[in-house]
Amino acid sequence: MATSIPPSTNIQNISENALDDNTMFIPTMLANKPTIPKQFFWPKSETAPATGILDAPIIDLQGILTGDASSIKKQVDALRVACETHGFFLVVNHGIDTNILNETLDRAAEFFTMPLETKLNIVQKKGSMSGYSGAHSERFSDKLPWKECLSFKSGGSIEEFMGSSLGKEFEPMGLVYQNYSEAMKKLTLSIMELLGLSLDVGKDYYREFFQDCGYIMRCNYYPRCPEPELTQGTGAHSDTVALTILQQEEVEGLEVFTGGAWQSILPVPGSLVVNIGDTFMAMTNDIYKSCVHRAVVNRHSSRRSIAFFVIPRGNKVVRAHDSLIGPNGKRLYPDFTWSELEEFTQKYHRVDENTLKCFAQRLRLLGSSSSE
Ligand SMILES: C=C1C[C@]23C[C@@]1(O)CC[C@H]2[C@]1(C)CCC[C@@](C)(C(=O)O)[C@H]1[C@@H]3C(=O)O
Ligand SMILES: O=C(O)CCC(=O)C(=O)O
Ligand SMILES: [Fe+2]
Repeated sequence: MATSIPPSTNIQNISENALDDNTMFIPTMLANKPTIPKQFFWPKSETAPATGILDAPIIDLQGILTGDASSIKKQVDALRVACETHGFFLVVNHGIDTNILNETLDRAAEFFTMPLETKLNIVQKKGSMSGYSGAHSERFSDKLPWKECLSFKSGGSIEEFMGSSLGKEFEPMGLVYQNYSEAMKKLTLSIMELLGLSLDVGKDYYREFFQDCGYIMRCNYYPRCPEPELTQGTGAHSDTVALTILQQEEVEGLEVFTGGAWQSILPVPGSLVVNIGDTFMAMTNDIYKSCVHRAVVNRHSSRRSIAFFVIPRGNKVVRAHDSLIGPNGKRLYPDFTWSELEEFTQKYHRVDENTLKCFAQRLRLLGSSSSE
């Protein structure tokens, strides 16, 4: 198990009331200025525009829902190709009521356009994955993302969390986010069945492993930006989680780095974007890819996305199925738990495109030092 190591200097400790230290930057309050603060600048090497459009496969879940074997086989084959190359696919006929999808986007817009003091009443506190964040400026001091987030980590009632933090009148908004999360968890298990079939470990293998999974549900709000070419909505990274199910509104912004270029994933009405995360990549011993992606912003329109991050129960051992270890028998990652990886991302390493590699190196280092 990873022991605590002095945190690096690149993540400031979250001060109790970050606004007092003037360390918070709120993009909705900066959207109508002529320029953006330098804290939002990203290196030119990271802001090159996309040069193409990803032809992400559309996986039709109708078959899973009706048990149609021939349709399932077709989807499973398409899924395997996508996950072996870039780890992104769209799902349609996912069974989630359009009203739940739209209502969640609308409630998110309502929250982010509220007065700052309301948003700060639910500001994400040190050590918590739930609450409001303004450009993560309470955590980072440079390369700030041009976005605001409202996140909820599983383990409690979102309705109660909203009510107790913001007042009873916010309970209905919390209930909308809670219903959305419950629907997404159900969808997660259907996708896990297809992933199990696609890796020949059986329909139930990942479904059972993730039956008691946790989640982090996150509303992203990207206001329009006066200088979009200088910043990032969400910088290049791979998701450290097992799987991400993303609802994006019909405004372009999501891009994947694959085939040596940044490629847009265009919004397809009625579909959800799904991507393999680092944790699931480790569970396949790199057979399936957790791809680097980002969200860019523009000067004309705000953009919302709702990310549902699927995480294993905190103390469950993450380890690739034996049948997925190649003939050389080499396991690419030490066993780990989500709790260890989450702590690494929140205390020691700002998530980027190298998180899992750095995390695995640290585990091996600690493993070797603890065995001395
Ligand atoms: C464990 C996590 C860290 C981030 C949330 C997540 O649950 C999965 C995705 C991660 C993140 C969104 C990747 C981009 C950078 C990041 C700092 C962000 O922009 O929010 C990441 C999240 C984090 O809070 O560290
Ligand atoms: O907003 C988006 O389109 C992507 C956001 C993202 O990648 C994330 O929150 O991990
Ligand atoms: Fe992501």
